[in-house]
Amino acid sequence: MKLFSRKLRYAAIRIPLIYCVFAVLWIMASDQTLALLLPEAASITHFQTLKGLLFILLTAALLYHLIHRQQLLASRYNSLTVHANDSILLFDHQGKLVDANDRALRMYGYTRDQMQHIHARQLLPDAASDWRSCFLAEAQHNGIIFESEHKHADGSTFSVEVSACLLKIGGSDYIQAIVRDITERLRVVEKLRESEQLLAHMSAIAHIGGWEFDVETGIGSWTREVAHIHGVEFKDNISAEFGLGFYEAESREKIEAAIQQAIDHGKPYDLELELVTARGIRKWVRTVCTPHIIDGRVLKLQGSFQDISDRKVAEDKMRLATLVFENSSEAIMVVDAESQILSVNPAFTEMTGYTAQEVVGKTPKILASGKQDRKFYEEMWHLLDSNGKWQGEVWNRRKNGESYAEWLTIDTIYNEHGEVIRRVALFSDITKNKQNQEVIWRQANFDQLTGLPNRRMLHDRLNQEILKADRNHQMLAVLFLDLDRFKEVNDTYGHLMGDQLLQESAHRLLHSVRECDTVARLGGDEFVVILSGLQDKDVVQDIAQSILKKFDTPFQLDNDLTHVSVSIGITIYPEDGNAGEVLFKNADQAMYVAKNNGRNRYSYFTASMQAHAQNRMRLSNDLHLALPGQQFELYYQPIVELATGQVHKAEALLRWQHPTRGMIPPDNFIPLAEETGLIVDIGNWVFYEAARQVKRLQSLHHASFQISINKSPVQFHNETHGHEAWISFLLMNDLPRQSIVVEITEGLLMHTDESISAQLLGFRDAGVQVALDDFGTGYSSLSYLKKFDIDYLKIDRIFVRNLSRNSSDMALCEAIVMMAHKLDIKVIAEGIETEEQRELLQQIGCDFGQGYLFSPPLPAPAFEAYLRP
Ligand SMILES: Nc1nc2c(ncn2[C@@H]2O[C@@H]3COP(=O)(O)O[C@H]4[C@@H](O)[C@H](n5cnc6c(=O)[nH]c(N)nc65)O[C@@H]4COP(=O)(O)O[C@H]3[C@H]2O)c(=O)[nH]1
Repeated sequence: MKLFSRKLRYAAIRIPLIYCVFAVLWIMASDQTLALLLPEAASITHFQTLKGLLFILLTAALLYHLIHRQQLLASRYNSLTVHANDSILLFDHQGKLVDANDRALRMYGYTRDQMQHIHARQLLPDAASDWRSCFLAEAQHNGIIFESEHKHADGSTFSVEVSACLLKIGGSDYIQAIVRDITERLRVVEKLRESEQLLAHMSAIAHIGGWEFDVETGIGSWTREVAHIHGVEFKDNISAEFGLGFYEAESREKIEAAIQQAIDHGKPYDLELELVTARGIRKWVRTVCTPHIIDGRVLKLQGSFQDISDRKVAEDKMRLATLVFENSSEAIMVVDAESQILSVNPAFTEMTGYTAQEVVGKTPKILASGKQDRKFYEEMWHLLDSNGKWQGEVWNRRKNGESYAEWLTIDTIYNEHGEVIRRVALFSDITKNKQNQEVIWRQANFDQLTGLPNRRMLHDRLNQEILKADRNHQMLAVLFLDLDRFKEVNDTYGHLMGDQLLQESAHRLLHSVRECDTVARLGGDEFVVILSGLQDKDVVQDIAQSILKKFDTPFQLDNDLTHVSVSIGITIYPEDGNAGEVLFKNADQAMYVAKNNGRNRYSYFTASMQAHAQNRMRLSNDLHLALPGQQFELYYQPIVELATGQVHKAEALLRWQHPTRGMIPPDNFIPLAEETGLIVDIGNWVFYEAARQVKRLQSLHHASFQISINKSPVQFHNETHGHEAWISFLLMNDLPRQSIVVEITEGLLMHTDESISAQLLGFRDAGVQVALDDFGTGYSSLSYLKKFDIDYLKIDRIFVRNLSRNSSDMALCEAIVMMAHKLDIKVIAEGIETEEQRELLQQIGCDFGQGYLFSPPLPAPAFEAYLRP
């Protein structure tokens, strides 16, 4: 362009100059030459004309040559601007458009005529204020290239690249701007940038990047993602050593060997390795390498690099899941949404007998046992459909036809649209457990000997029956039964026969009641019958009578026939009580009434019994306050040496001075104290009080005075080391061990266990004497008397009461005394009320006597007065 413009610029000077030079040379040279060649003037004139014509011819040819050359130049210049792909615009120094090529007209959308009147400002967006800077910075003489925004004739804008420079033409300044529409280019650049961004984004998502290593220079590079995977800042160049530094020995060895193979033999590699990032995190990566070979030489290594830690974790999980599936002891079955079996594990085969081949493609119905009804499965599917889970017990059938119980857990797997794709069923064989549970349940709820419901089951049944009775507005009856004289049978015939009797009794009871009734065994010889759904109370009496009748028939025990009757206590719900416990108590009380009324009968619970029960309850509450309220007092009854009449012994007898009811005898509250356990504290109080009193009597009356105290079996059971405390107390208070005699009952000796034996022997070893109370009423064995070194036998007052010469009681008492003396045991007779009784007892050698004949039990001061001579 510069070349052309310069040629055009100088053409106007050069052509006239050439013409002038030629014309001057012609005039001077042609006239001289003509003068030399033509001496005659006439011929010169003729030749002058010819010379002038030749001059015109030559100058015309010269002019043609020069103008033609100039036209050629101008057309070449024109074609350059007209056909240029870029818009070429020429502005004068005021910004008025001077010239523009066709491309500019097309690009801006103006006609040539419109273009002639255009100012540079009109080609710029409205916001552009400085037209000059948008086409050219004034200071730039050598041209400048920049990007800008221009405006079409229709007002729309487009992006342009402007190459502009200042021109001086004919002494004036012009601005030439070559403008290129770069809208498309910018679009492509933007697209490229977007796709690069997308690639980087995808790289980051897939944790994949690329790397390159120049074998010649030993310098490598990696993408941002690869740097990110290594936990380092991105930089352009990295060394091989830097890249390898992230691997531990084993992995590093592998990758170095692979790289060496790739460099030496052009062998590609694909490795999965573990690296430790710059932040100390372990990652699994996959690096793939393709050597770049030119002329047989490996110049570069290129490859991809991916973080596959997530995949590895997933693979590990999958491996673990497979292991669990294969080795689980629970059977696993996977079905699709249509309940077709997809896979089963070995435990499934072991449990059901079906192999995978036999069940895959079939539905779980193949296992159905028919033991669950339609409703069961409907409920199961309802739950599965609503929350995807179900758990429960199912009876299924093995391939060999055997039914088995399984504990089944079903879980549902959904796809991303929430549609069911799989269901996984886990189950374990619980047949054995169920059988064991059944056994345990039976043991817990049924009496082993008779197979009847036990106490626990009875309570459940009674509560259920009460609810049922309430619902149906009916009544029910509770019958408390106790076999009469069962103990005697047991002792006489032995436990085996006793058991047989109980079994037969259960059998008879079951046959005396209706199907809907309950017969239960409470333990020992006690049974309870619940008669439910009663509209009419008379039926109770009928059934009670029917039971009594059933027991009329003697029991066959071995070769003997024996009669055992039954006493029945009856209570009615809701008349007599509204809770199970109350009904049991009522029936129990009524049964005692039946017993007391002569056995082999039934008795209804009555209001007076209820009053008695309530009285007992109140008494029991008051008893708790008696000890802290100092309401107890010890009375003392002298024990007289029959041969001499001397009194060196006494029995301490407890009295309860109730604040409102007055004096309450021990028979009324000792059983209550035993039931509530209060007897332990009360018994200790008796001991300390008696000990205090005996010390006093020893100093006041006789040095070897002795006081007996009663010790209840409950005390022995509840306070296994109580005797030690008593013995220490005697020691600490300088009381001889014989100061206190412990009176025990025959019942205690009959049911001794290790602890009771230890306590009794403990008393014996310490020198505390023991007396056996109420002797003759129980079943004491002589061997016990010897074993526990009993010191005194107390003959019960029922034998003393009817004592007369030659009476059977006389013989019995005599026998007791003789036997006791043989065992070196002294005998005390209780309840001596008459002189005759005293005399007879003395005659048979009875050692001591106690009774109203000598004195009733007295308060301590009165007793002290009694002792005074
Ligand atoms: N009919 C009649 N009765 C006579 C005669 N002489 C004495 N008695 C009574 O016979 C009972 C003798 O006491 P027990 O057999 O040990 O029988 C005692 C004993 O088993 C128990 N008991 C009394 N005090 C205590 C105690 O501190 N602890 C324990 N665990 N039981 C006690 O209460 C039972 C009754 O005691 P008590 O009512 O004091 O009744 C006393 C006494 O008052 C008599 O000639 N004729």
